[in-house]
Amino acid sequence: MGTEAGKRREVGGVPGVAGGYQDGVDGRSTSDGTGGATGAGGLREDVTGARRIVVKVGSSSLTTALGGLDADRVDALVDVLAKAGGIGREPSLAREIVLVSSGAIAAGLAPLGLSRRPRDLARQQAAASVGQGLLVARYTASFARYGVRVGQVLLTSDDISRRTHYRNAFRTLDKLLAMGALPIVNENDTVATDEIRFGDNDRLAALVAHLVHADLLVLLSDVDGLYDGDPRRPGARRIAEVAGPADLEGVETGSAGRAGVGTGGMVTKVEAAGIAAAAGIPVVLTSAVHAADALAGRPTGTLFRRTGKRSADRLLWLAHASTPRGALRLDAGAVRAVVERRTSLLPAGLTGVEGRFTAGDPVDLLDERGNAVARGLVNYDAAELPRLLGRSTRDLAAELGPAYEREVVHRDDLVVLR
Ligand SMILES: Nc1ncnc2c1ncn2[C@@H]1O[C@H](COP(=O)(O)OP(=O)(O)O)[C@@H](O)[C@H]1O
Ligand SMILES: N[C@@H](CCC(=O)OP(=O)(O)O)C(=O)O
Repeated sequence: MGTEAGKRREVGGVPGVAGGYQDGVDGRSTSDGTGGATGAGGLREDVTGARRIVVKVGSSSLTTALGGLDADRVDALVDVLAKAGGIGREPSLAREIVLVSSGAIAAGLAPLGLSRRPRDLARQQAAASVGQGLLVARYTASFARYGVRVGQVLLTSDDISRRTHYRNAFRTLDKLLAMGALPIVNENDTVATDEIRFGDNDRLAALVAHLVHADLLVLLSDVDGLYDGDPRRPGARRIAEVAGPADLEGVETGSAGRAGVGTGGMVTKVEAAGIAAAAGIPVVLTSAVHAADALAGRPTGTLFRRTGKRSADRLLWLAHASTPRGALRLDAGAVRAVVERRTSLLPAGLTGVEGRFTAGDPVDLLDERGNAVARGLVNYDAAELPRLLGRSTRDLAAELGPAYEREVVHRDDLVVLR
């Protein structure tokens, strides 16, 4: 890619960046050296079989070094997505694509006279407000070349952990796809405050992939895969396949490449890939310039194989996207009941309450040592709980009325943290 980092990588002679994909791939790749279970023509079956795909693209792949939208790069990405989505193909061969696009803040910098990403939230929000409009306008025009409509979907992580919002987000995305439109998702940066901020679109993309029941997640960045260390370091080697967490031992993941544009660097991508893989969704991590190859199933970048099965939907968001508003302290019996037997949390097992929250907020459940063992949506306001501590629901109902028979956290709203 035409970035400074990319040029340095090529000049530095890191194998596998500019040329053939087999070179420089280290021993973690599969024995066939192609980085995944392959079918006809050496293509990855995890990719060729995928019908619904979430593609996430980072700011560094959409913007110029000076901080503004790079229209040519947006068009190039749209060309690839239109082709991969099967525009003009048999409907049975078409694939549904949800695009999670970063770039709002970066796209808003130059128009607001800013030369780099501001540190303060207020100016980031102002930049996002200007940039998101420009970004979606560009996507709208670019996809229109293929007769494809786009729909903007701005998500706030904390909201989506709640049941009704979660269902609503799923319904909207599903309906957009059913109507032939391509959803373009970003965090609602303009309204997100520090407390409820997601701040990292890699994780957002993993959770969106889970939300829409995607078969595949593709993370596009300015680097062509996961390396065993800083890819700008001579001798760094690309990892073709990650079969599970053990394959990540010893891998050094650093922060963002191009100063002032990307946010999480490789750390958030590896975390996101881990979340998706554990939720049963394989992930391909590669650069935007290799997007066409990646979506065609060619063995480019790094494939993270699925490591788990799909879990109950909304709880993944609760575990990975919500910000707890307080904490509940549990006695040992309640910890066992919640963690081992997966029961609801009742007032009898509560020993303390921390923070200010209202019914419906996410809270952490702490063991006797203060470690968070689970997270759940609480059914009471913080102010109501102190007088309920350690008491049986039967006593409470007799004294205060039948409303007090309810659980503090219902097991359907509770996720055990590993
Ligand atoms: N082990 C690693 N493998 C690959 N890239 C890495 C690694 N460690 C750090 N990086 C850096 O992560 C950067 C990508 O992250 P980031 O800039 O946040 O991208 P994006 O804007 O696409 O989300 C790369 O440019 C690279 O310099
Ligand atoms: N929501 C922010 C992007 C946050 C983010 O994760 O950025 P990146 O590391 O470039 O994927 C924006 O649109 O600017």
